[in-house]
Amino acid sequence: MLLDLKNVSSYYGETQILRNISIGVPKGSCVCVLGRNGVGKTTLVRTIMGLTDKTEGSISLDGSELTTQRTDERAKLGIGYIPQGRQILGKFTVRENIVLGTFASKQETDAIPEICLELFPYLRENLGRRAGLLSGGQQQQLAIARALAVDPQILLLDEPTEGIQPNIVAEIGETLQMLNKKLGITLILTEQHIKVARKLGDSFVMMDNGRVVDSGDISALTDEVVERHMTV
Ligand SMILES: Nc1ncnc2c1ncn2[C@@H]1O[C@H](COP(=O)(O)OP(=O)(O)OP(=O)(O)O)[C@@H](O)[C@H]1O
Repeated sequence: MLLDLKNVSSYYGETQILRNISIGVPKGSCVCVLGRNGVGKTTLVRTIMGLTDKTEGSISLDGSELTTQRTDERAKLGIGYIPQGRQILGKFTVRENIVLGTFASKQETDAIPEICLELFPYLRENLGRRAGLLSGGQQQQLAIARALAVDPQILLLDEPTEGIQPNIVAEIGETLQMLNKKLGITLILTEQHIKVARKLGDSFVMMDNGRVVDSGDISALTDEVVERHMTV
């Protein structure tokens, strides 16, 4: 497994959110994390990045333990993170937002890696534009480009299609599929759109109340499973 979570529990202050989560992520795969609002999906990706207050259990990347590493060290080991809401700095330019990503990289330069722009012609042509002027879909491209600046072996994407116009959702899906299948970047994404999960995912993890309640090959993500765990 490239990323291996074993019996992971996670806390905000004294409040336990994740309970004994075990997930194995094979190299090159795409794992979709699903579940209703508030079940702990965001907390799961934040836990992998070391952004919660306390973690128990083990999280290893390529065999090395991550839980003792700081967030910036985890980024340097090749974990890219695209937070919920994208967290683009609207008053900064497209270029400045991507350069921010290079600060988290193990490389010593703040030059923008070619790949960040190769994938997104719009960004290449609008490097001097204020990021706040971009559409939701363009901002998501920017968030992906910024995360690619750490030269990630694995990307964590928290609801990448949230708040994106329906006609752009498929486009984001195609970009992610390309990163996964053509560039071999392992993906973990939390997703509300079942259609996107089924198209991109090799496997799924269904969460409820801080636990994994179902998981398996994406072909096992039947309508019945979705209905049981995701309808409100
Ligand atoms: N900073 C925090 N401090 C305390 N509790 C938090 C904090 N962030 C989230 N929680 C709680 O943790 C639980 C899980 O939240 P989380 O955001 O991980 O769920 P989610 O499945 O990602 O939901 P959503 O789809 O709404 O983002 C919720 O009960 C939430 O209230």
